[in-house]
Amino acid sequence: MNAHVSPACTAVSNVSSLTSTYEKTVAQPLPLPAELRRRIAISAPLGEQIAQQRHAVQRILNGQDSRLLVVVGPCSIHDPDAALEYADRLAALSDEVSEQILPVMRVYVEKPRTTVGWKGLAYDPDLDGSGDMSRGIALSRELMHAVAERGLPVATELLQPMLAPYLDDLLSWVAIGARTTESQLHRELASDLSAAVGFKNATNGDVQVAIDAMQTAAHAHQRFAIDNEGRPVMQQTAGNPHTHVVLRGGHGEPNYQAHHVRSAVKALRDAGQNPRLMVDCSHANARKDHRRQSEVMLDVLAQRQKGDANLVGLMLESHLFEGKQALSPSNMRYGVSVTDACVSWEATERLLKSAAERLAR
Ligand SMILES: O=C[C@H](O)[C@H](O)COP(=O)(O)O
Ligand SMILES: C=C(OP(=O)(O)O)C(=O)O
Repeated sequence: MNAHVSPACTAVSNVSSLTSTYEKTVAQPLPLPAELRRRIAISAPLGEQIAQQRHAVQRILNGQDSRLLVVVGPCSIHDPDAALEYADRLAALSDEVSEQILPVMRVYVEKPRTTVGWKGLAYDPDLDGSGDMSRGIALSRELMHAVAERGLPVATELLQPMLAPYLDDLLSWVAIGARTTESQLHRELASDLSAAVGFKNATNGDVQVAIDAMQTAAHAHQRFAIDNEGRPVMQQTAGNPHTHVVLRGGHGEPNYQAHHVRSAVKALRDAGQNPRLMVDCSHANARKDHRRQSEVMLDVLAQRQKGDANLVGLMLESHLFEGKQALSPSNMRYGVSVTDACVSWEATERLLKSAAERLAR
């Protein structure tokens, strides 16, 4: 403490340091989950479709359906029109490959950042830092609803647990990302979901944290949550038995090759967990080079054809056009990623069709 400060001054500065964050900052009211769920409602037939799609994903993860689960789509959604064009194309392709592959579309509206950067459609739909979350959350739900209406199962990464009640009824598969797999809050959230959850290995390549996450999520928990009416509640979760590991590589090093898969499967078995895995062809597995995603995919398909039935899923980052671009609200190229670089639609179509042919042999 500064020896020249009088006791009276000390008292004043202590009082001002006690001011709560909530009194100091600007707050924008957001719609309640119930309002959005009413406005963008799921019809009975759509609800039935989503229930069947969740079940189909879970059957693959349990080894009861030999199709390959492929979570595919843009790294992030920044333009709902381009996302819907992508969804139309994927829905048509999905019909062509459906005997061998179950495609699930990535509709990622939240992005976890390594340091700082654009955090996704739900946070900043105008892409200019204005942070209109009220519009962003509504747009995110509308988009997921429209993708589901096209007959596609919807996948997303759930990052902010408070966003889940706005979106979770539309989801058939959920990722907990590499930066949050070790977080107790995300494990509790996963234990509360009806959709299957893939836990990514950590960014440093540690797979054990994802296995621990599966064990935690399988348990029932009491968690802090908000209900549909926006009230804080103690939510009793049921525990989620439909979880699995996603190998995404770490610290720039891949972990999709046969010896990595063998060691992940052994660790899962030793922990008494489901040994079936998904390989993320992007991120550190592609050494952050989108063109390498096809190499990863081909290697995984070859391992599967040699008899590794534990490899049940793949993830691909793909958009209408190849590569990525910087965010600049005035000069954007249509259908190009603004986060990680993606493979083009043509490449995606080629990869999925050739995978279906190989799996049919
Ligand atoms: O999938 C997307 C990114 O890899 C992840 O959000 C981290 O992105 P950043 O390192 O560009 O912040
Ligand atoms: C952020 C992602 O992946 P990871 O958590 O593996 O970095 C992602 O798949 O968009």
